[in-house]
Amino acid sequence: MQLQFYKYQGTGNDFVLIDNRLNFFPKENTQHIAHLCDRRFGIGGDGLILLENDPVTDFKMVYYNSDGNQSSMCGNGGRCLVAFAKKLQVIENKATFIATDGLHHATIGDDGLVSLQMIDVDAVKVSTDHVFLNTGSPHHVQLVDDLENYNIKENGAAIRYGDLYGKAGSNINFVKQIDQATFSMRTYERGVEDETLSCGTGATAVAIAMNVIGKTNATSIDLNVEGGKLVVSFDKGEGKFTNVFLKGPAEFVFKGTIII
Ligand SMILES: N[C@H](CCC[C@H](N)C(=O)O)C(=O)O
Repeated sequence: MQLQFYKYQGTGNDFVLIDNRLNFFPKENTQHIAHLCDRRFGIGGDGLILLENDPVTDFKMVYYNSDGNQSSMCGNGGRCLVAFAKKLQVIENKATFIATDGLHHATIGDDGLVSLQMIDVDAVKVSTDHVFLNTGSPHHVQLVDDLENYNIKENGAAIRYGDLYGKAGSNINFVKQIDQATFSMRTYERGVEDETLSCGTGATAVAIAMNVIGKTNATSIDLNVEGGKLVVSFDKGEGKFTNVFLKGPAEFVFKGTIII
């Protein structure tokens, strides 16, 4: 069967996107999804995302990591899916969609940047050398001195597979402060099992974590990721973060067909 796919990337976090409103995609075939994400034998991507019909919202998001397993929320993927929905004329410049962590609202600005509302965050666990929180996906956040030369894959995998996070694991983010409201970060992503050029739920986690531990009082924070720049903003209440938004580019790269 011929499968039409669209390739999108959001600050270098790249995805295979498929219009599955007719529900033909073989979702149970983990190996097949991993094959489509393979950068040599397949299309290539950090993940694969299905756009599906939903009775109440504009569409439903189904997310798979490049290991072929369905996973938790993907912030950059969600932003790319909104841009894809516009290309398919499912929406204009506003979207409400359902994902594994609930309802999301998003807007596409005049500058083409996609702003995605993330879930509220009210459980932030601060330890001596790291912070842990869930922004739709689990994230370990840790400050490091020499971020540029830090071995992300080795050090990220050690924590992800270590005692801290058990079988479920976590995404691992390493951070350096640049100025009062700017941080640079690099992420080891669970389910990709490597460094990705950007992680949307990770950027959201870093911004909130840096505010919680007092590195910044800002509620709009710039995150320099390997693949570009993301902006995270939020309202800070009594130990709760609401109106959390992740904003950045989400760009169409190419489309094609592949035999599945
Ligand atoms: N690898 C993550 C999901 C994708 C997160 C990332 N691509 C993002 O933009 O949020 C996990 O399994 O928890």
